[in-house]
Amino acid sequence: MNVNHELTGPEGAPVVVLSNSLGTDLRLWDEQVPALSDRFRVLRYDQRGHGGTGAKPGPYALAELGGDVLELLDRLGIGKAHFAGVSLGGMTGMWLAEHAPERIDRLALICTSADLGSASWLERAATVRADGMAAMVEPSLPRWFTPAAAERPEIREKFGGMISSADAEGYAGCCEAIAGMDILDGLPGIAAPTLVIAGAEDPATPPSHAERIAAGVPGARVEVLSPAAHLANAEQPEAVNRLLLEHFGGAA
Ligand SMILES: O=C(O)CC1=CCC(=O)O1
Repeated sequence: MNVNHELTGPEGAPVVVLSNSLGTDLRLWDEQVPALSDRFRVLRYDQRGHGGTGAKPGPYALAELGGDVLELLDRLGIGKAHFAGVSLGGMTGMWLAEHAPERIDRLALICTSADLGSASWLERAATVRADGMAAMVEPSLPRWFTPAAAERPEIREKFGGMISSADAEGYAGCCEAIAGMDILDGLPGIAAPTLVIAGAEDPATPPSHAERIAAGVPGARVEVLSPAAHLANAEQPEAVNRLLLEHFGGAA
């Protein structure tokens, strides 16, 4: 898989991988890169079918999304990295921490879940294959941002643009990866020190999902931010940057 990615920050510094959510792309992390890249080599990438990464025909499995990351790390000669992911990105991070623990140093899981059921995701996959991505824009923004933020023109333009430009087959394949994910039982085996961040107003992966992850991963701790919906790192960038720097050991 030719994964589109961007590297920022000093060569030789510890690496932080940033993994995007369903319907977004690596620009999801625009507010984190300047804060992290003083002290870390930041590797952000596009999940398959999103941004500049092409889409193979779906369905996908979480193992394939994790495999894309391992292939990218191998290609770049990176042995071990910290990992932060939002939603689908967090699911990818949990899969990696369980199945490739030697590659993941510390883990930050933002607005994510270890179990989102399957029926609605299979339905959503069928909808985008039939109707394309344009129909996803208006339903997504109110899940991603609290009402005040969702109305801001720059938010609508940036994030509406990301979802409408995602590849429908890639988006559908990622929905199928969420439908088929099987990570709940593996949580007790995650050894990476884990921070779980939730948005208090997130309707997609509410704080109860963060608590469920933290109950499974030994030593994990939860932080709940407000006001914040599903894309808490975009709505509360300063708070998320502070938490990530503390967790990854880069706080001043
Ligand atoms: O439904 C959404 O857009 C929220 C979401 C669930 C998984 C993910 O990555 O985003």
